[in-house]
Amino acid sequence: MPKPEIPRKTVYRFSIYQRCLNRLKDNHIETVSSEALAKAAGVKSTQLRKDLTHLGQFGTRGLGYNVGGLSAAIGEVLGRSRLQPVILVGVGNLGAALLRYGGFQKEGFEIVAAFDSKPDPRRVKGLKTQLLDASGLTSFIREHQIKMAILTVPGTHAQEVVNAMVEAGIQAVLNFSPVVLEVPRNVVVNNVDLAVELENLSYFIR
Ligand SMILES: NC(=O)c1ccc[n+]([C@@H]2O[C@H](COP(=O)([O-])OP(=O)(O)OC[C@H]3O[C@@H](n4cnc5c(N)ncnc54)[C@H](O)[C@@H]3O)[C@@H](O)[C@H]2O)c1
Repeated sequence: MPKPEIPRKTVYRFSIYQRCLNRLKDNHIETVSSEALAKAAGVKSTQLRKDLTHLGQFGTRGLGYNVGGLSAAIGEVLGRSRLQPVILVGVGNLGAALLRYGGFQKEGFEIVAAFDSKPDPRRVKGLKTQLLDASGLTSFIREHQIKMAILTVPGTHAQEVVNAMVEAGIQAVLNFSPVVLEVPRNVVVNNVDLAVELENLSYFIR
């Protein structure tokens, strides 16, 4: 039977635990209690123990975890699991702001590349995300088997960009452009519209 998939948030925390374990290894520390490791990772020890149940025997209570053994087990899982890769298209005001937001990784998503028809390197200064010319969009999607995209291009270009992305294999789009996108039935589009949200809120103001 295939193993149940490890939740993305757990995979994210595994990388944090791994960093802490590496520090312990550097300091020649061989065992660590769940409380100490949890504290170093900034999580509750109940959370840590729950996460480690995904590793089998390391989830059980004991005198402490063997640093080398735990690190190897986490390393093996991290080698198999990865964050869900996402691309962002349209690196203008909104796109660049979203790229600067570091919270996606915590939720298990990684923006692996950003595309613009007129890429301006100043927009991504200091960021790890690669900024690429939109001419390479479809080949990138195919090559890296990307399934999710964030769309922040002007409304006038949104449909043509989506058509090309879907053709290349994109299955889910988080759309910020103010247009109703037409997509095949197997593709999901979630629209984000702050004006609609504000309008909704204003309804409750008396
Ligand atoms: N949903 C919301 O609440 C909300 C809020 C703000 C903006 N928006 C929408 O988000 C979009 C972006 O807004 P902005 O203020 O960042 O605009 P912007 O003009 O600053 O940025 C748009 C970027 O898209 C690029 N672009 C244009 N055509 C492209 C193409 N075919 N392929 C790749 N890149 C392309 C442009 O070069 C530019 O860098 C607009 O559609 C805007 O209406 C939505």
